[in-house]
Amino acid sequence: MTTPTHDAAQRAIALRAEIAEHNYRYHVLDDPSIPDADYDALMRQLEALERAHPELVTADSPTQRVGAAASADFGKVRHEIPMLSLANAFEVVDAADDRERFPDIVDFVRRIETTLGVTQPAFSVEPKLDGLAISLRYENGQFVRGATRGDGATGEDVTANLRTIKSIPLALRGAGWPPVLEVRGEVFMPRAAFEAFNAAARERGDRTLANPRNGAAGSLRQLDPRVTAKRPLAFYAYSVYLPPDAEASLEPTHSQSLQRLREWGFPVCPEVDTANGFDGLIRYYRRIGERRDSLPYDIDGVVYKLDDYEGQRTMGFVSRAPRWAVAHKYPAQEQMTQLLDIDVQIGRTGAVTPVARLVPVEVAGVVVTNVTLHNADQIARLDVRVGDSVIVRRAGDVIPEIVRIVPERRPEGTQPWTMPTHCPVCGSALEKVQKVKRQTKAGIEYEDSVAWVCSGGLFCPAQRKEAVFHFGARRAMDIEGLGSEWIDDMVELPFIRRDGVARPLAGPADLYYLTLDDLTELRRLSQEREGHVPETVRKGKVATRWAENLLESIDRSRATTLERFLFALGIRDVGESTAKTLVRWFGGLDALMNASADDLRQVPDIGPVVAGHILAFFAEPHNREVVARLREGGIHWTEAPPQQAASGVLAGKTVVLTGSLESMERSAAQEQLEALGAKVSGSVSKKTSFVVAAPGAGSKLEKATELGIEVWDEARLVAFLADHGAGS
Ligand SMILES: NC(=O)c1ccc[n+]([C@@H]2O[C@H](COP(=O)([O-])OP(=O)(O)OC[C@H]3O[C@@H](n4cnc5c(N)ncnc54)[C@H](O)[C@@H]3O)[C@@H](O)[C@H]2O)c1
Ligand SMILES: [Zn+2]
Repeated sequence: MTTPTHDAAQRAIALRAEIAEHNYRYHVLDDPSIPDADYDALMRQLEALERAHPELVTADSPTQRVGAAASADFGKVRHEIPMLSLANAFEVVDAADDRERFPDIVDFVRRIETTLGVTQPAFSVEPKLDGLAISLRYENGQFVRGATRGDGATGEDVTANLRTIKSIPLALRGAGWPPVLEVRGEVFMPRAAFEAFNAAARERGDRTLANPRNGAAGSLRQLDPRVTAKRPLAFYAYSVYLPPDAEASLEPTHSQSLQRLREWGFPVCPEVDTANGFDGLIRYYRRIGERRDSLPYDIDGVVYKLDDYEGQRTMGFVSRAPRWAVAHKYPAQEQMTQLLDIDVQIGRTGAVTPVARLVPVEVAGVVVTNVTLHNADQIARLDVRVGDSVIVRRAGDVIPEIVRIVPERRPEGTQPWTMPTHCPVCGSALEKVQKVKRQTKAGIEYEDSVAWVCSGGLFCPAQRKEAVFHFGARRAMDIEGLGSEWIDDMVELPFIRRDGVARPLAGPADLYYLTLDDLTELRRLSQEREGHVPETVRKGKVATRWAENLLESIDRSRATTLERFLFALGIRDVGESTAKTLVRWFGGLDALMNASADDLRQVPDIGPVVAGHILAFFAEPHNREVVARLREGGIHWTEAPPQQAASGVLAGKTVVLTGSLESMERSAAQEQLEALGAKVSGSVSKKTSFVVAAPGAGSKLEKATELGIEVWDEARLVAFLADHGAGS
């Protein structure tokens, strides 16, 4: 049988072990697995337990200690004056007024008032920067040593790393400083620097920093100062001591001391202020809280410090924190929640974005239910899976994101996520976007980029607006009067009535089947949507004129060219000039639609990536249907016979290769030049257009120079071939 005390003892042991593990991960490894809010909740449970059972308090309880022991990787520094923590104040939700809402602050102020026999005491009020505390020692005005907090008594010697932070003065300015000075403050990573660092890391495919605090701690606690020097760290000072006598002070008040620090060249947070009594503190809390998102650094609260040093000495300390100061926390910027599913969203140009669906969670005052996962690579990097516990961060005006998963909480049987094969909106195949990786002897090498797209551009409802807009554009089908405002209404309002059903425009093909009645209805619906009562009078003539004009310009667009039509289809990477090349080569649309990969490879100027897009486009039955409907709707053009010979950028040119090419076989070079329309000849004459001279070139090069013929080196040839899509 167990007694309540026995249970409590067991619970305390379990909590201590759990908290110790989190302390180690947070303070030593700079790699916490749970958000601060959850850690704080564990600490509060332990505190409550120890309050109820004081006999359970042990000397090594996390409630009695600061941080974690210094890492053995660094030299140790004993703090002459201990570096303490701060008591935390939390908010009571559903409170009737501020005194009920912030009972910890009420107690804090009241204890000072009764102990000191004062009313409305003055406080120094400061943002609580989310970085890590350091202590800087100055002797005779020179920076001599800097240390982390460690367990409060002993920290880690990080002097060399601190020297790389530009805002830490190496020598003091002005005069009047005492021979020994110990300045404390926070090393932090400004938010913009953090975002830029992560963007670059993502680009390189490197691991990103989870948040600016971990970034600052991890960067400062590097064994190699050169690594620290590359990290964008900053520093603000927030207190000063005159060792060895912690009682001695520069000035009578803390705020005056901060002023002295400024004069000596220390950066002090510009938001630091003074305030009086409970109401003054809460005003400051709200003022900074409103600006929290727009501050250039992360803060997790504000700190109130009794300004008068004499009063501070009277108040004294509890085990791990002063009684004259308190940290008033804001809602946490990181929370843990569960990932329910990963959906993909299709953007208006077909770009695929995976989005995490979450169990709703409040992060820094906002309920978050969906967050973008950017791309498939990001998902792989985080190794985030459906069912995982994830940590969501929302700081500043940066959109919320998943910064890490909690591996310990992963349920059994989860699977790595894979990109769906088909668009969830239209069912067309999703394809991976390719980009040029590098050029080698064998030609251009492509690699998968992180991006995916829906191949149903013409048909996909998600891409409808963009598709219709592009289709009607001046350089495409040139449908005058088809502005984007009308397109918005067309794809959103059910104005097309057929067989008793009304529906919006499904895509460009529908344009060619519109009637006067449809457009009149569109106009009525869009006026209704904007809240105007449709006026019969105004509706009459003007509306009819508008509708007639639009129908006329649609009709005019029916007689077009195949080039325009191809461009209008919006096949990825098929711009006007590619459309021209394709038409010249294939002559007619059917030949192009039925072209194989091999056929497309023959076309000069069409690289394998574009060829792939063309194949994918016409392989999609939806797209073929749309093309057929467009033709049935009256779009027509005249076709010319294919001109496959002597086309290409080098058509009519005679090229001579000499010397031995280093980056490719001569036969490959010849093949590629011929594919671009060139005639490759063995001897130089006046008719030669240019000579490619590789290393070892001899008489042919001399002859070319003699005749004044253009000479290319190998690099130029390689670049040219690459530019013109020859190669693989
Ligand atoms: N997620 C985890 O696993 C985990 C584990 C351990 C600790 N933590 C977090 O660490 C914190 C607890 O650590 P703590 O003991 O350092 O307490 P604390 O961070 O809440 O408060 C003390 C610290 O505040 C900082 N500070 C910022 N601005 C200041 C200012 N103007 N004046 C004075 N100090 C200022 C200093 O670095 C100081 O050391 C909590 O936020 C806790 O959630 C999280
Ligand atoms: Zn789609």
